[in-house]
Amino acid sequence: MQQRPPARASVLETLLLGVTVLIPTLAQGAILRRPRMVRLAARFDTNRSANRTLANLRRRHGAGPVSITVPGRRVVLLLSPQDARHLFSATPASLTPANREKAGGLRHFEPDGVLISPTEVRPERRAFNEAVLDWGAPAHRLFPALAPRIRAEAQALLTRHLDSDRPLGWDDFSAAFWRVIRRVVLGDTARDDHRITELLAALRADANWLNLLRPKERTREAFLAGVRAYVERAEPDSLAALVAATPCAEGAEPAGQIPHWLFAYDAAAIATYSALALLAGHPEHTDRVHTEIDGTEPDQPATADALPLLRACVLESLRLWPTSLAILRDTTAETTWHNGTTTPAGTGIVFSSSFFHRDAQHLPYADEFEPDAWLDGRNQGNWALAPFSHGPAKCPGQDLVLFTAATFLSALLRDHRALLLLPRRPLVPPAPLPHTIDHTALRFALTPK
Ligand code: HEM
Repeated sequence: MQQRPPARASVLETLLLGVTVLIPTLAQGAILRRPRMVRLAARFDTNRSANRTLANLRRRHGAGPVSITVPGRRVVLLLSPQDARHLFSATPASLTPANREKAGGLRHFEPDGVLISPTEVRPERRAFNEAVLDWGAPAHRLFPALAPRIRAEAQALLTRHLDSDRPLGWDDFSAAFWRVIRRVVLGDTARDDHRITELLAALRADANWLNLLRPKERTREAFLAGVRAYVERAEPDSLAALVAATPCAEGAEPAGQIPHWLFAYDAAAIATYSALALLAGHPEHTDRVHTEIDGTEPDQPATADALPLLRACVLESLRLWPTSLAILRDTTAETTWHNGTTTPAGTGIVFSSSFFHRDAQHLPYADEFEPDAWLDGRNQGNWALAPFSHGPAKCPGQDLVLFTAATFLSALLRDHRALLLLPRRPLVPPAPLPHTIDHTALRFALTPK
């Protein structure tokens, strides 16, 4: 059979992709959000424009992949769920997650992270991540020990809010969530170690520039040395202690996996806070969440059995407003897509999460808050919905994230209701939900239920 390349975007289409997809994504900060740019993006709902551009591209060229001309780089955009499935299931065999641009960004703070590791050492690093994060287990072994710590931080946040006459805002929420992240990953003594978060933030800010900046070696070394010190301390009931105690193959770089966990956990704060906004705008779901929480003991770990709906609300927040705007791969061998077109090795492949998650052609509830779709099978087997990716490189932290978010939210909501004070344009039906929100602008009042 003769090989045929994917359809090619015209010059005008390429320009439109640059203006509506690439520039807004990079401007908001792929690795560390830039608050002013996020505010601007939300004001113009840039993800909605990006969605329209990609939908029009599919209308004109069909559902096969579309290649775009970028100087010095072959790049292909995926537009169909079948190709999304191939992207995820053929990873890492012929599609490496260590994509050139992603690696260029993440090497600033996690040079040994599994996600950007060369194929030769990827298996031992993935195995190590799975071992520490209890991948595939019904619940992580640390959940019973972590639940009271997470609840204590949420309750402290609640008390501070109730004792003040100020709305609950992002800065306080994020600070509380970072205390949780540091305690879970590094141990209780890291609770107030703001320096390690700041070092990471400085490196992440550079990572927003991908390959364009050279890593700041001294800052990176200071950050990595800080992480290694926590592994040496191996505080009980922390992931750092499990890292220290878990046997690993040569090349696994145990401590070198932790920077990714700290970085990725930050997205859980955004997803949790946005889920609170969704619940505030959907009182019928809040009532059901309250019933669910009332049916659990405060000490009970927030597993999928205990708080399924609350966890589904967090997944739904990540579907509506994915924290990873795109998932990138590079082909390592010639790849054939569902319409028979082929791309050579060395091609950058883009899966735009914010497009697929809101694809009205395939998802009747694309712009609605529909947490039940995660519970009743409607989203099952849909490879285009990928808040935590799919296949052999799927996020091994998913269950930990949903547990943390649900524990935090259940502590806030057990005796209270969230009222959304800002934004003024409410996130409630029948208006379709915006594709872009500025989570830093959300303000709440928590009132007794
Ligand atoms: C809301 C929070 C999170 C989201 C939305 C998320 C999502 C994702 C996604 C989409 C990927 C695939 C990335 C790609 O293919 O380019 C990924 C990979 C990964 N995530 Fe998460 N993640 C989150 C939090 C976490 C946490 C807290 C941990 C660890 C404690 C973690 C550990 C990992 C690891 C190790 C990988 C790389 C897997 C591999 O390369 O095989 N993630 N995550």
